[in-house]
Amino acid sequence: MKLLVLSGLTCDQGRRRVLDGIDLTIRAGEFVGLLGRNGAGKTTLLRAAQGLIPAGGWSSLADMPAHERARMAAFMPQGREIAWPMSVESLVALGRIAHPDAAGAADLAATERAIAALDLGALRHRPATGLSGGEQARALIARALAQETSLLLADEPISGLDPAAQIRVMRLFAALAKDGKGVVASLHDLGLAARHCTRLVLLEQGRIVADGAPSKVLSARNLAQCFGITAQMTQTADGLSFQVQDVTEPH
Ligand SMILES: Nc1ncnc2c1ncn2[C@@H]1O[C@H](COP(=O)(O)OP(=O)(O)OP(=O)(O)O)[C@@H](O)[C@H]1O
Repeated sequence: MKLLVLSGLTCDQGRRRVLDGIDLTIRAGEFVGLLGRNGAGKTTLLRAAQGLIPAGGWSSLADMPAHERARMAAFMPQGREIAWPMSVESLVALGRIAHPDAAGAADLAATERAIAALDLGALRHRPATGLSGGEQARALIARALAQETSLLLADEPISGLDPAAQIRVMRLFAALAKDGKGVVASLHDLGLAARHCTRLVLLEQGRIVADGAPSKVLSARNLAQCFGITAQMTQTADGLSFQVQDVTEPH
C-alpha cells in the first residue's frame, strides 16, 4: 500500500533550487533511511512533503486537508525546542490531538504505549523543558508515536542519543515497519542505517542519486561521491556491518 507519493517535488530557497524534482513512493512495511551530506536537502524534503514549506510538484500528503494529514502522518522535527514547561506525559499526549473522536481510554492507552516504548516512565512527571537533549528527543519521538499514524517522518531522530538509545529507536522503527507502517528517517549514522533500514534514499544537492537496498546504495562509488569517504561493508549473520574507514577529500 502506498503511504506517500512525491512527484517532481521542488523547493527554492531564495534563488537556489534546494530540492530538484523528487520522485519518491513510500509503501507500508518500509523503513526508509534518508541520507546525504549536510545541506543535501533531507529536512527540506521532509517538510515540503508535508506542505510545511512552499514547494512545486506534487505530494500526496501536502494535498490532504490538515486534519486528514495529521491522521496519516506524524512528524518529529529536527529542531527540538519545547515551548512550555509541560510534563513529559502531557507532551506525549499532545500526539493525540489529531484524534478528536477517539475515546479518552484509547488516547490514554496510546500515550502509555508511547511512554513505555521510549522508556520514559521515570521521566513522565518532569517538565519536558528540563530534560537533557537526548531525553527531549525521546519524548518527541514518543509524541509522534502516540499519534498512531500509518506514516512516521522523523528528522534526525537519533542524533544526540546515547548508543543504546540509538539502537533501541532504530529497532522500534524497524518493528513499526514490520507491523505494516511506513517510516522515513533522515540519518547521519550510516552503520545504523545499513543495519536497520529496509531501504535507503541518498540525496545530493536536492536530487535523489540512489534509492534501494542498503548494500547497493552504500556502494564505494556513492560513498566517495556523496560523502567523500571510504568504508568497509560486510554481510554478517546479524545483518549488514558497515564501518567508515577514511575521508577521501581535502577539507
Ligand atoms: N530557510 C532557508 N533559507 C535559506 N536556505 C535554506 C533554508 N532552509 C534550507 N536552506 C538551504 O537548503 C539546503 C538544504 O537544506 P536542508 O536543511 O534540507 O539540508 P539537510 O540535508 O537536512 O542538512 P543537515 O544534514 O545539515 O540537516 C541547504 O543548502 C540549506 O542551506
